[in-house]
Amino acid sequence: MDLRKDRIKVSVRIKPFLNCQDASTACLHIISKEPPVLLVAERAQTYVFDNIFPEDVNQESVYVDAVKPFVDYVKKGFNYTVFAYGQTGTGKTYTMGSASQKSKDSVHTGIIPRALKQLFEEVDNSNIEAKISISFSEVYNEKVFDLLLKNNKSPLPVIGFTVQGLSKKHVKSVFEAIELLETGNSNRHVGETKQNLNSSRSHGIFTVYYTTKNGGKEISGELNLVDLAGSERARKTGSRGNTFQEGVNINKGLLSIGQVISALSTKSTHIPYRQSTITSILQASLNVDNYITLIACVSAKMEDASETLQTLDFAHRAKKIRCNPEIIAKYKKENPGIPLSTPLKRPSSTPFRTPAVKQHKMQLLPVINNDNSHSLKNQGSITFSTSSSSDDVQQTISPVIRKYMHQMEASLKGRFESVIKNSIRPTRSSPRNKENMSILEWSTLQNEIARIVRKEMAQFTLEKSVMVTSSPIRDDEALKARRLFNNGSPDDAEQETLGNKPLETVQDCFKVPELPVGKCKSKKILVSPTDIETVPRIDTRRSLRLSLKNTNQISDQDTSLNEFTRSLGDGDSHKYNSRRRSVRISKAVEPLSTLKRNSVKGSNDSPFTSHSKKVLTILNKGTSKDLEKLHTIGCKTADQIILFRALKSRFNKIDDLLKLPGWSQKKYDRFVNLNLLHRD
Ligand SMILES: Nc1ncnc2c1ncn2[C@@H]1O[C@H](COP(=O)(O)OP(=O)(O)OP(=O)(O)O)[C@@H](O)[C@H]1O
Repeated sequence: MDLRKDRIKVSVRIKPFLNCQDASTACLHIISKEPPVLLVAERAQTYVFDNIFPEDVNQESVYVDAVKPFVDYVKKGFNYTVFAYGQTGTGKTYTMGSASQKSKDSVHTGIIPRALKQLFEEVDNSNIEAKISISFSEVYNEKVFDLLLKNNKSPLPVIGFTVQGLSKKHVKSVFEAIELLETGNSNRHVGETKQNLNSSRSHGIFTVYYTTKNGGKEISGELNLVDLAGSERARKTGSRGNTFQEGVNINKGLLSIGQVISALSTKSTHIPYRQSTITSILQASLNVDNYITLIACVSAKMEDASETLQTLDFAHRAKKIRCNPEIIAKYKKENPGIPLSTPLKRPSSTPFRTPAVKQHKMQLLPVINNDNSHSLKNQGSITFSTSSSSDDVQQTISPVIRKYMHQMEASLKGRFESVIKNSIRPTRSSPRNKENMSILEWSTLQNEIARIVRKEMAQFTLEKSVMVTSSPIRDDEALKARRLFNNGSPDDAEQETLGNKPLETVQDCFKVPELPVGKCKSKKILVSPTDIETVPRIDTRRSLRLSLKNTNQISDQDTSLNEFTRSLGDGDSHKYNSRRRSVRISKAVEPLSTLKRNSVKGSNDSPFTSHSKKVLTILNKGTSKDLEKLHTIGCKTADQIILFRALKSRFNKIDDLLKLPGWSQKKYDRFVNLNLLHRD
């Protein structure tokens, strides 16, 4: 069994727009179908899920792709849980099919009735003897109610993780089962809010108990279909009094589900099931020995962007959970009565996963087999450490990372070899001095190796943060997404820089090497591959750097970006760009006198105009590093600028900065003043 595939399945369903006006300002875009990648324009963030269902998807496709294959596990004696999560009014109840089934139009039939139909159909067709029972409960205001008992107003006690006295009704046909679903729905707490006229005010749990016999042995599985109440903001729902209190309890329950998901995804030893009623009673369902499908329902409306991001973050966390029901069942069978240790001990033939990346990083450090540099030279090769766990690690990491590691290993090997060759020079010294000489060379070598490894690691961290889980996105999909922002036509950036080059990753499709996917964690990881040669020497003394700075003047002819960045200190001497930020900035924004001296010969531009043009060039073509040299531009703003010009338009004048989301007049004024620009 392939362990790597055994994750909780996470699908996202986007609610259709009610009017076309909203559609033009959608904050969600599916930029690739295989693998399914969703772009949240608001935060320039991409997510990869098992399925992403667009607005126009029908109920049948959702069921077939997200749920149908797993219902069979219930018949094999496993537990399977489907739960719908999301903001209020995004279609959870509609998707689950826990709303009234009175509509005769089968197009709208949701997951619950379809799953019941599948179970009964297969039982009928194969003449298997199976007993199917149903329970339906709700968690309302932190209390559990039995929905199959009419007019039942008294809550059921929860002891440990079980609801006491919950009724289980035996059903013989799909019609009887759907009737119970109807009865339960009619008893469920619903209310009207500004966001949903028929808002579920409780979490609904519909459970199908399936028992059959196989060779005289009883097999029982459970199918849990959970329609969670929607997360809501009192300001948006306009809830008051009772409804407000319901909202508080709903959010509390959802928060604790989020904490359980986080704990499961990080393989924490403590899973906080007892924090709320819903997590207590879902303890048996939200567990790694169950098959789980999460359907995150989201709205693509711009005004709902923050709730949508919250739902997607939740779904993304859930995606990290690994559940291995078959392995756990095997373990329980082989070790009856022995409780499962946490984290789950896997059979020795199956490798551990968690520390894979770290271990591998360590392995990338070369082991130089020979102490004698002369023999190294003769040997001309380096052996890389391959610890006994290497194979395990190789098997458990994602293929994309593995491929990257191979490339990295090959490139490192080549680099080390050339560094070693260059550091070894024929020695004319006596045998006594020879030893000193090799020590001296070794320290240089160490510096070089440290420099290369550090850079490769930074690059690796960047690659890892950029959706390493996704395989290359198809060219046409990426272009489609890109053009979406340009009213259907290719933009300058696309034509200028991508040319005919195939688009390979999410980054490529926006031509931004440092496209921030996820939060920009620190500046040091934003290293573009081409910067590898520009790493500062570790042993360069400050005095040397400063003296080099003084020889570093702006050329009169500098107009292109490269020349300009060189004038700022980057391109001139690749080896010595580690001078302090203050020095760099003082070069970036030159004093007026220098500008006058250096203004382009024969040009009528005033020093201010030429300075503004240079800043404009940086805004339009500068890398993240270049942009950060300007006052008031930090790494996040730099990324925002890069993204803006890639997705929307270039900057024709400095004023265009005001078009950036979040740029107030005050912020713009500060930028203009501190960078000594004059207003356009
Ligand atoms: N994909 C869809 N196609 C057609 N109608 C939809 C779709 N999704 C939702 N709706 C409609 O939107 C309305 C709100 O949906 P629903 O009640 O399922 O939301 P919800 O997420 O369950 O909300 P709450 O959390 O408040 O209960 C319903 O009228 C439903 O029919």
